[in-house]
Formats: sequence, C-alpha cells, structure tokens
Amino acid sequence: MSPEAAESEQAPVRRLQTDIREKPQRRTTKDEPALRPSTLSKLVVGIWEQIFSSMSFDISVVTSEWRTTGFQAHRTLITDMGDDNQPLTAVQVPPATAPERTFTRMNLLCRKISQASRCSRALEVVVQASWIEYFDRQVQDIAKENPQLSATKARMKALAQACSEIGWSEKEIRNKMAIWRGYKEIKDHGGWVCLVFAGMGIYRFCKYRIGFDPESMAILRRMRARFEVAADTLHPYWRDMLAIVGDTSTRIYSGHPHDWVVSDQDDPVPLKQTYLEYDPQFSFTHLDSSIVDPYAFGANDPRQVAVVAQQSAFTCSVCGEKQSEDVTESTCRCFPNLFGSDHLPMAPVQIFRTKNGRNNGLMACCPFERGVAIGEFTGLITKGLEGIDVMQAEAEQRYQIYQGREGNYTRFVNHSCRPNSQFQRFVWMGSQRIILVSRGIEAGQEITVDYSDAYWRNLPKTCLCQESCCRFKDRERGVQRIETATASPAS
Ligand SMILES: C[S@@+](CC[C@H](N)C(=O)[O-])C[C@H]1O[C@@H](n2cnc3c(N)ncnc32)[C@H](O)[C@@H]1O
Repeated sequence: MSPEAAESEQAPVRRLQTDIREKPQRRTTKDEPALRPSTLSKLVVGIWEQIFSSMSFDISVVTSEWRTTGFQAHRTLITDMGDDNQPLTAVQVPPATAPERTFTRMNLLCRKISQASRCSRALEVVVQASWIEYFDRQVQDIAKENPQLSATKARMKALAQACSEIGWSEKEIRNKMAIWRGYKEIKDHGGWVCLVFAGMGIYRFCKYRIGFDPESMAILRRMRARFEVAADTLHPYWRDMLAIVGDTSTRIYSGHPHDWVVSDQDDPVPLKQTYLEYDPQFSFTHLDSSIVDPYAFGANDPRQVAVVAQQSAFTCSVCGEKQSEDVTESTCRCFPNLFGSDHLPMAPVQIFRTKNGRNNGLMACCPFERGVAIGEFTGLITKGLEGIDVMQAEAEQRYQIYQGREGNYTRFVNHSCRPNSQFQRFVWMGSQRIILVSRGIEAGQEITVDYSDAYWRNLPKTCLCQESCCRFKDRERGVQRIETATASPAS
C-alpha cells in the first residue's frame, strides 16, 4: 500500500482553505531577493520573460521577414497578417476596409514584425558569439603558419582581414568584439539558450560588465538546464536557429513544462520519477481549467454563484467593474493575467526539487508583485473525499478541488509559516475560482502558502519551512510517532 493510501485509511481529511483576509494590496517587497540585485538578475529575468512570453521563436518567422525586405514602393504592405500559419509577403496595399478590421490587421502585423525582429536579434547574437570562436581560431592558424609573428601581430593580421571583409573600421570591430566576447562567454557557461532568449538585456550586460564575473558565470551554468527545459517545451523549434552557425543540437526535453522537476545541482528529472518511490502508479495530467466530476455533481457546476448578470456581462463583486470573456468589453482588472488581456500561455514558474525533504516545490522564475495572481487552483471539482489533500470550498453548495491526479502547478506549492502567497476566492463571470495570489515574490524564490492550522492538525509530519516563526516544527509526541510509522512523502 502506498504511504498516501495508508495515510488515507487512518487520517481524517486535511483541508486546504482559502485565506479569509483581503486580497494582498500591492507594495514593494522587503524580502531578500534570491538572485543578487545586479545586472545578472536583470539578464536572467529577461531570459525567463522571453521564454514564457507568447513570442514565437521559430526560424520560419525570420526567413519570411527577410522576404519582406525587398519592398518596392511605399504603397507596398504585407499580406497574411491575420494568419499565423502564413509567411509575411510583400504586395500592394489592399483596399481599406472597416476601421476595426484595419486596426486588428495592424495589431497582427505589429505582432508578426516584433516576433520576426526578436528572432533576427537572437540570430544576430548567436552569429556574433560564434564569430569570436572563428576569430580566435584564425589567430591561432596565422600564428601556426607564421611562427616568426608575435601573438599580437597574428591578432592584428586576423583583425585586418575582418576589417576588409566586413567593411568596418578597426575601432568599430574592436568595440564590437568586446561585447561579442561577452556573448561567447555567456554561451560557454549558460548555453545557446541564454543568447536566443536574452533580448536586449544581454547587450547591456556585456557592454557595462557590471557583475560579469566567475560567480555570475557559475550561476548561469547552474541555470542552463532549467532554461532549456522551459525553452524546449514551450518553443520546440528554438534550436533550429542554431543551424545558422552549424550547431545541430536537438530538443532534449519534451512534453509539458511541468512534466520536469528541475534543480540547481542535478539534471532535470521527469515528474513521475520523483513520486514512484511513494506511489508506483503515480500519474498527473496538467489542466488549464478545472473539470467537474460528473459522478459528484452531474451536469451542475457547484462553483456557480448568484450574481448580477446582464446578458453576457457580469459585475465584479470586488471592483464593481464589468466582467466579460471579450477583453475589449471587460473592465475588471482584478486579475488581468488570468482573466483579461495580459493572459500568458504559461505562468513563469517551475517545479523544483527541494533540498530539505519536502520532495518538490514551486519556484518563481520572474517576480510576482504583491496582489498579482500566480495561477488558478485547478483540479477535479468533486465532493466526499476523506483522508487526502483537498481544497475545501463553498459557493451555493460545498465542493472540493482534488489535485491528486490532475490539476496544475498550484498542486506543488509547499507550506510555510511565513508564506509569500495565499489562496483567495474570486468570482469570475458567476463562477467561484480559487486563486493563488502573491504577497510579493522575487525571481528565484520558492512560492509558499500557509496551509492553515486545520491542515497541520491532521498531518502526521513536522513542518520543514525553517522559518523562525514556524508553528509546527515541534509537533507533539503522537504526531511524531505517526510520522515515523508511515514515513509519508509529499502527498
Ligand atoms: C500539496 S503537496 C505540496 C507539494 C509536495 N511537496 C510534493 O512534492 O508533491 C503537500 C505536501 O507537501 C509536503 N509539505 C509541504 N509543505 C511542507 C512543509 N513546510 N514541511 C514539510 N512537508 C511539507 C507535505 O508532505 C504535504 O502533505
């Protein structure tokens, strides 16, 4: 019997509860940031932001952009603006249509052009880092062929060749080389992934070289696999860009970004592998939204609440503004990254291996300002479960959200007696949702909530949050005894 099942036979239900306090109001955090507040931190956050953005890092976008550079006349514009599967092609401007349609076309054009220019920028940096390698090799070859030349002279000779072939002055090339050498160093430690997703931040980091030291390079070396997990799973074709410098590396990590558990010391491991020891049948399906258990509620969704609704529009009970699935209609800005125009394909978080026996946890890759939603607590909407972890909730009727077999990354949030986030109830268009809301989280910090006294009362374990204010580190004897007997892992 798995420890989880053994636990369920003995233990009463452990309920996660939403926080009754108000949504945390925004203010700056005083917590110690996990990454130093230097330019390296900015570079790293910039890389995460691009990896988790909705930008497409697909070489076909760039090649189509090159096709558009041959504009003939000012009346030439770009077609296929409304179709992501079509390459950009330069043709005559089509006749003007209705203003809304024109604005939509311009929005789509803007998106395509930004994607194309980010891909071009990524290619540029990749080529420039690679150029340094070729330059160094050329200097060596010249020195070998001309043993009478000093190292400086061999360098000067290679530089002169570059000036004449590229068509830039020596000063220009020297200035650029200093920055390009920085790109190469970053690539040598953090991998190509850093260059492809760094955006403009990498130029500033290499130009001003603040915090550009062995310690920073060691941080990048440790983060490389984490970047690659996210990049490979969210942008499966990003490595195609490397073909431009003859690199043929292929995708290493497939599946869902949260099918991988990352760590600073070890290679990423499949999520399933981290639970097999406790539950050989472990499986987890990643959900974008909750599923209502038909055996528990039939066709009814127990999250429905009586709200003021006019046709398809709802009034937010928090801000009093209009809620609508149409982002141009909706004026509720309570959680725009979940229910609005700021919606991202994936929250910038990763599942990581904790170092002190709590199995896995959830890590913030980017900062989450106080009051911002990290994600919705999704899972199976059901009732009547006993002895296992469930979120207890109540709208017009009581229900539970069970994340044992399906759900999202909120399932991996550990408890802390000094948490940096909390669960909050929120009604979106007449349906109650449980939202994980930040109290101010820095990039690189573990995301934690307070599971509540009621949860810990029934958990036969000692709290490992390591906070000085920890309420459950010295559990009474009975609890400690159960812990030894079941040796239960994370549920
Ligand atoms: C919802 S899960 C959180 C993710 C879990 N760590 C995992 O790897 O699946 C809750 C379980 O994590 C473990 N856990 C969470 N916070 C903890 C803490 N502060 N101290 C000890 N164990 C903790 C307990 O086993 C708990 O039952």
